[in-house]
Amino acid sequence: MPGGTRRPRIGVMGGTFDPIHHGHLVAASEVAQSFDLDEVMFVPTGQPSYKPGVSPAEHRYLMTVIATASNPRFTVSRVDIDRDKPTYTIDTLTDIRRDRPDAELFFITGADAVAQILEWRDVAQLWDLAHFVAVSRPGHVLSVSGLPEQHVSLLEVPALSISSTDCRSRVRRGFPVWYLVPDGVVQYISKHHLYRSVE
Ligand SMILES: Nc1ncnc2c1ncn2[C@@H]1O[C@H](COP(=O)(O)OP(=O)(O)OP(=O)(O)O)[C@@H](O)[C@H]1O
Ligand SMILES: O=C(O)c1ccc[n+]([C@@H]2O[C@H](COP(=O)([O-])O)[C@@H](O)[C@H]2O)c1
Repeated sequence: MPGGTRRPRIGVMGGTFDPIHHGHLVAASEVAQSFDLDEVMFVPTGQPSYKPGVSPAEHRYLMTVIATASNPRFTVSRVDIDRDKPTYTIDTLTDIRRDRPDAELFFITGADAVAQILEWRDVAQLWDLAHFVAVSRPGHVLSVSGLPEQHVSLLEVPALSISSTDCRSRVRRGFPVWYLVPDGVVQYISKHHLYRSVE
């Protein structure tokens, strides 16, 4: 590269984060280490058309801010929650590229999400916007068959058998979520009475 300048390397971790949990944070941290990322940008989805009934975006955004605040490399983006239409990754990556044209982007996705990727909107255009990193997740087979090899990498990360669905269910049933989600998120859920009623 001219002058030896290194382009910033930014991980993009999209998710519903309802709520964010330690599985998300460990995945982001591991990808940051393995891919020498300067930043991991967490991007809470707007109202995803394929997941009805998710919590209001502002709650999910604030929990994501609380969960990532202590890591100097973690940031949170509002691009998806501020866009007034359903969230698609093609729009997420297009907006981030517009804001950070100098950066190399790495989209981080779990084994369950990557298995669906060929059904994502405008999938053929996604590969030019970011390199995709698919991370392992307990209960899901990590496979990228059918995906373009040069645009997708696989990474084994420490197995944390945590899901947002299970966290919501535990809160609803009166079970603790301490140590499954960051302490501040436990307190935020309690303060705002999230997940108390049947979805
Ligand atoms: N425990 C985990 N280990 C690795 N990746 C994970 C884990 N949990 C979620 N991910 C990945 O993080 C991204 C965002 O996930 P999401 O916010 O939907 O969480 P979730 O736990 O899958 O939620 P839900 O149970 O509500 O479907 C997805 O790419 C998902 O595959
Ligand atoms: O673009 C799409 O068609 C698409 C379909 C499903 C999921 N995604 C993205 O995948 C990420 C994880 O989604 P989810 O539902 O597992 O939280 C999030 O950033 C979503 O916007 C994207």
